Amino acid sequence: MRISVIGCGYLGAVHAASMAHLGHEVVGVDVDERKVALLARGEAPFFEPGLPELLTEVGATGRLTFTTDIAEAAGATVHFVCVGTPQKKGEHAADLRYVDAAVEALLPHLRPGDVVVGKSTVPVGTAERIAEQVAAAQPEAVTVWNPEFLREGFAVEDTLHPDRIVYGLPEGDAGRVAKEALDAVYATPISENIPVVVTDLATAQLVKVAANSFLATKISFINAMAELCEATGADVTELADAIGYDARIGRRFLNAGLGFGGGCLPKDIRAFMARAGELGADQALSFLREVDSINMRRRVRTVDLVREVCDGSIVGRRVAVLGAAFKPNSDDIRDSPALSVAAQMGLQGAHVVVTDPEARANAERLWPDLRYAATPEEAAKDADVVLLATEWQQYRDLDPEAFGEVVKHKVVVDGRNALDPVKWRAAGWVYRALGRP
Ligand SMILES: NC(=O)C1=CN([C@@H]2O[C@H](COP(=O)(O)OP(=O)(O)OC[C@H]3O[C@@H](n4cnc5c(N)ncnc54)[C@H](O)[C@@H]3O)[C@@H](O)[C@H]2O)C=CC1
Ligand SMILES: O=C(O)[C@H]1O[C@H](OP(=O)(O)OP(=O)(O)OC[C@H]2O[C@@H](n3ccc(=O)[nH]c3=O)[C@H](O)[C@@H]2O)[C@H](O)[C@@H](O)[C@@H]1O
Repeated sequence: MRISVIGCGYLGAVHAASMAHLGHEVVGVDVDERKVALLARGEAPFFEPGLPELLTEVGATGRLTFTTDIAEAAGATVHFVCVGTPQKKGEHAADLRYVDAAVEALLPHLRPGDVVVGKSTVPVGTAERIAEQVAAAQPEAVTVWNPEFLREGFAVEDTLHPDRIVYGLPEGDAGRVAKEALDAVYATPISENIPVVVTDLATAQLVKVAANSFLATKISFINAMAELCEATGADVTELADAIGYDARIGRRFLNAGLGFGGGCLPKDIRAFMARAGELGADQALSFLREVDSINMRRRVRTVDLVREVCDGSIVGRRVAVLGAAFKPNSDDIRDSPALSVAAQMGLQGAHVVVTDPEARANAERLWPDLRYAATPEEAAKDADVVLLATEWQQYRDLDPEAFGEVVKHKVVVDGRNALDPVKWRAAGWVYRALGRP
C-alpha cells in the first residue's frame, strides 16, 4: 500500500516509520524543513526510544521518504493526517489551523479511490467538516477517522502493537471501500488479533477524547486522594496499591504526584469541555473542570512543599530540579509540570538549577532564564533542596549516600513518589513527598 503521512511530529514520524516497517511505501510530509532534513537522513528529530533503530531499519529498505512538498502525497492511496491540534492561546478550544491547512494543501492531489485518514485528536464534528471538503474536491475520495492512542516513550511499541484499532467510517459503499484500505494498512496487527472497533465518524472522534479524559480523571482522582492523605497523615502510595488490587480499578495511572502534563491530556480535556459547551452539553463534562483544577493544584502544592522544607521562604534558596520533560523517556516539555514548578520557584526568588537527560535543550529554548546542569550531581551542587520532578530511571537509581555528598542540605522533595523514603531517610535525608507522611 502507498501511504502519505502529513505531519511528522511525535505522532506522525513514528507512524510513518512504523507503516514502512509493516511493508508499506510511505512518504512523510511536513512543513518543518529541519525536521524533514533530519528524518530524510534517517535521524529522529526528537527523543523517542526505538525510533532511531526503526528509521535505520526502514531507511535501508528505501520504502520511507520525507519531503516538504505535499505534491509528493499524490499517488498514495491512504493519506494520514497527523498534524498538531494544540490549545488555542487564551482559550480552552483546540486550534484547528494546522489540520485545515494540511487538508487544504492535500485536496488538489487527491485521486479517485483515495482515503483521507484523520489521526490528529480533534473536536467531534471536525471529521464531518473535512469529509465535506474532501468530497467537494474529489467526489470519489473517502474521509475516515482512525484515532491514535500511543504514549510517548512507548510510541513505537504502541504503534506496532496497539491495544485496539478504531475506524470511524461513513455509511455505505464509501465506508466499505475505506475499511478495505485500512484493513490492508493494518493487516499485520490485525493478524495478531488486535481488536478492531468499527464505528461512525462521531464515535471515533469521541473515543479518543473520552479515553484521554478517563486517564486524566484517574490521575486527578488519586491526586485528590493525595490531598486527603496530606490532611490525615495517610500514605497515598499504599492507598493506590490497595485499591489497585481491585481488578475493576487497576493500579495503572494511579501514581500520585505532580500530576499530568504533556501535549495531550491537558489540552484534550480542555478542548473536550469547550466542544461540549458548543454542543450545549457542557454540564456533562463539568467534572473535567475539577480534574483540571486538582491537577493544577498539585503544582502549587509542590512549590508550597519546597517552601515548607525551606522554613517558609524560598527566596535565595538553591533548588535542584531533577527532570524537565513532562514524563520520563521523552524530551517533550509541552505543559511540563516539572518546568512549570521550576519556573514558579524561579519567579518567586529561588535559585533553580534544572537537569534532564534528554529534554534540556528544549527546556533551555522555552525557559532561557532558568539555570541548567548536565547531571543531577552538578544540578544539586550546594543545593538547599532537591526536587524530583520527572521520574527518569537514573534519578530513581540515585544512591542517596553518595548524592548526599554534593548538596548543602540533605532535603529531598519527591514530586513523583518515585524514591524509597526508607533508603533516603536512612542516608540522613529529610524526605518529603506529595500525599505521603
Ligand atoms: N504526541 C502523542 O503522543 C500523540 C498525539 N496525538 C495527536 O496527534 C496530533 C499530532 O501531535 P504531535 O505529533 O504530538 O504534534 P507535533 O507538534 O509533535 O507534530 C505536528 C507536526 O505537524 C507539522 N505540521 C503543521 N502543519 C503542517 C502542514 N500544514 N502540513 C504538514 N505538516 C504540518 C508540524 O511541523 C509538526 O512537525 C495531535 O492532534 C495530538 O493530539 C495523538 C496520540 C498521541
Ligand atoms: O493523546 C495522546 O497524545 C496520548 O496521551 C497520553 O500519553 P502521553 O501524554 O504520552 O503520556 P502518559 O503516559 O499518558 O502521561 C501523561 C502525564 O500523566 C502523568 N501521569 C501518568 C500516570 C500516572 O499514574 N500519574 C501521572 O501523573 C505523567 O507524568 C505525564 O505527565 C495517553 O496515555 C495516550 O494513550 C494518548 O495517545
